[in-house]
Amino acid sequence: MTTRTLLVEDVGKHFQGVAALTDVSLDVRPGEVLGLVGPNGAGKTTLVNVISGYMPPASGRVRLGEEVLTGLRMESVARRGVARTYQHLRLIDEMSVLDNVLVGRHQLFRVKPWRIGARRRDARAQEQACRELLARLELDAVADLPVESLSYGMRRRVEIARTLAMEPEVLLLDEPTAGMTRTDAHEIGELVRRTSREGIAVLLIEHNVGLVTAVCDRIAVLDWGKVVRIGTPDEVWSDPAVRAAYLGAETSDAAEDPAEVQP
Ligand SMILES: Nc1ncnc2c1ncn2[C@@H]1O[C@H](COP(=O)(O)OP(=O)(O)OP(=O)(O)O)[C@@H](O)[C@H]1O
Repeated sequence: MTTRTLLVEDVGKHFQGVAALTDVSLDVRPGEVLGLVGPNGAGKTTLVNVISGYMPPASGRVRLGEEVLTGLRMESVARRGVARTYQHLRLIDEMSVLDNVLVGRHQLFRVKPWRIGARRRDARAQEQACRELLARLELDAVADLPVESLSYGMRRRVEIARTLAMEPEVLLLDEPTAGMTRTDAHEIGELVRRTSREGIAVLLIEHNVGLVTAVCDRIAVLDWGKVVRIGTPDEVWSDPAVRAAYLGAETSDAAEDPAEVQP
């Protein structure tokens, strides 16, 4: 697999005159997990929205290696190798796990799901690829079950599987452990680590400081739409500016034991 670095360069974004992002620059390198943290309203989801083509930036640009992504629609960004999940699950509940993952796969190959019948040979190859992916994510036992029959934690896993079916170079995860039990969150942490070891660059928005510390190679801290600090977990958490940004809303998360998740 070719591996390119995702580059965010001086990105700005505002809503009705309110700055959500101001001159944000960072990179996500192949094989690394970059955590994106910050208090509520810091601009984390807005940044993922801009990177994924969900909304254009007001200034700056996003590149995958030399390829400029700014200005492309979401589907085009995804086909070029940058795939994302959402804070709120976007699965089709009544469809099977396998079919949900096939939908992700079809976005990659531009084959419309309703044309599968006309392309049986290709469909078989795609199904095989998706079953292999589900086995890698330990979801093979539930491949043929409807998504609605699964636990919340398992559905979150399926959402990640659906995104990985697009064979991304960069994976953007927007709070993949939101609302999860500790055990499920731990398993997602392991899955994120394994994914990065395959060479994929992962940007992880995560409120659980313990999980971020255990899973990420580097962490970028946003506050009021600006990057306060980027560095290793040790560098970041020992920075007084980061501590200041975190005083208040995040203190309960920050109090969790960083050793609780150790993939
Ligand atoms: N579509 C929108 N229209 C208007 N304002 C928006 C929009 N999206 C985000 N904002 C504002 O931009 C700022 C950044 O929001 P964003 O959702 O990116 O923060 P966040 O760090 O992801 O927060 P959280 O941790 O709560 O999800 C906030 O002030 C928010 O109210």
